[in-house]
Formats: sequence, C-alpha cells, structure tokens
Amino acid sequence: MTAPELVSKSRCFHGEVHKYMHQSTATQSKMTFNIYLPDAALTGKEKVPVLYYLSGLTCNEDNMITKGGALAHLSKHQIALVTPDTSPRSCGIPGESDDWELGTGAGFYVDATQEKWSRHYNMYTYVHQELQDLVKEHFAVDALRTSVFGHSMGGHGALMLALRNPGHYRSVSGFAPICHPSTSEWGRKQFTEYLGKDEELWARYDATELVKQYEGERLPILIDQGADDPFYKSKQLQPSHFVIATESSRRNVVLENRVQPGYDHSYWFVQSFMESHIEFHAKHLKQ
Ligand SMILES: N[C@@H](CCC(=O)N[C@@H](CS)C(=O)NCC(=O)O)C(=O)O
Repeated sequence: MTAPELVSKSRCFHGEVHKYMHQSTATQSKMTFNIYLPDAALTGKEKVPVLYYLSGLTCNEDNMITKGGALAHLSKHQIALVTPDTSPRSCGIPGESDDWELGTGAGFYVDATQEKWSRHYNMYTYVHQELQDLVKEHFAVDALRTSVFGHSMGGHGALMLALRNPGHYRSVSGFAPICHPSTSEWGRKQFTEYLGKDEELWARYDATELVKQYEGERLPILIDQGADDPFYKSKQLQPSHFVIATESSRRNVVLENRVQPGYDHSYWFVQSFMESHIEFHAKHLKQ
C-alpha cells in the first residue's frame, strides 16, 4: 500500500493533527483524511487506541476535528482520532455536486451497486477496510482497540459499521444519528440512488434492521439526540425505531439513549456532548 501524502501538520493538545491525501482503491479517487496523534503515538513509544468519526451530510474531513471539541479529551485519554471525508469528490459523475443530500458530501457509507455511482461511491469498503488498513500500517495505533462514532448520516454509518462487524469495534456512539434510513426521506432517497429499489439490500445497511438480527459479541451503544433538532422533529432520524428494535429483539447490545432538551442538530450540540462520548469510548477501549 503506498504511503499517504502529508498535506499539513499542526501541533495541538500534546499531539499533532495531520492531514493526508491518498489514492483510494475502493473509491478510485483521491481521498483526504485527518488524524490526531497524541504524543505517545508520535514518539512510537506505544500503540494507542483509535476512534473513527464519520461526519454528516455536507461535511468533509474537517468539520468535526475543527469544531467538535474532541482533541483535549482524546489527549487526556491518549486516543488517536481519524476523520475521513464523507464521499469521493470530483469524479466526473454527471450532477454529482448538484444536490447537498446526494453525491458529494453524501456518500452514506454504502457500497453503491447502481452503475452511475458504483465505480467511486464505495464508502463502506473505504472507511471500514481500506482506510483502517492504511492507518494500521502507517501509524502507531492498536487496531485491536478500535471504536467508531459519528453525527447524523455519519452516526448511522457508525451504528451500521459496528452492527455489521461484530467484535471489530469495541463501542459505538452517535450524535443525532439517522436510525432507520429505509423509512425516512434521509435514507430512502440515497439508498434508491446508490443501491437501487431492492429493499432487502437496503436492510443490510440499515441500523434498525441490522440490530433486529444482531448475533455478535456484546456491543455498547450510546446515542444523544437534541430535542429541538428540526430533523428529529421532521422524523428524519427516528431514534425511537432503533430503541424499540433493540428492546424487542433483546440482542446482545447495551444501549444508552438520551434526549437532550433544547439542543439542535448543529456542532453546538455535538461539541456539548463530545466529552461524554469520548469518556464512553475510552472506558471500552481501555478494558
Ligand atoms: N445544509 C442543510 C443542513 C445540513 C446539516 O445540518 N448538516 C449537518 C450534518 S447532517 C452538518 O454537520 N453540517 C455541517 C456543519 O454544521 O459543520 C440545510 O441547510 O438544512
């Protein structure tokens, strides 16, 4: 695997934030990501646990790492953070950037099967496999201690990745995750476009459908949802569907679901609960 190309490097909270670009096999395009490495990982003294964060619609690799308020807490726990982009970019697909809910910035963490998108839009393989292989090879992270979290579309991506791959992620959490994409406009629109009309295939990427079938190792899950989030109110997120599916199927998942009065969908909300999510992951990553 060719080494990623360093684009920039900045010191921050007793560690460094690096931005890299690399040619991806999964997406057949250049991809960028940021990685925060605490000093222990930079000196090579020890391999540190690693958290992957998946962003929401319209985001790139920078939104969370610049305004999520995560780095001080990651430094305290000596955990690395990887923030990938949310889609391939500038692939030459007709209309790829015309709609903020589709294409650029909206990859939905699936492997597209529809011809228009299938060459490049393979974000599932990219974030779950290719990027993690690359990070493991080039940085001092302990891949056996990996967890995943995310926001909105990325919160769903995190839940879906963890439920599809029992034992791979120690813990998973979401800030206002889309929870049942087969039943909400955010989800149906993108699944139809990327995966076609076969709803059985959708179910393999839908966190609520996946939790009904989960047979893996014990999976700790934390969800925070702002009560004043307009996308929650308009039923794009549907956390209650996920809660009911979890409770009724009695699967090997331990879910803490919290609704936070007064908070909306923005990074003001995300940064308000970031410390609590990192404490949650640190507990499981250090066991
Ligand atoms: N552009 C949309 C909002 C999209 C949105 O809220 N995106 C969330 C993720 S779903 C986000 O994190 N946006 C980027 C940011 O706040 O930095 C609108 O105008 O309603």
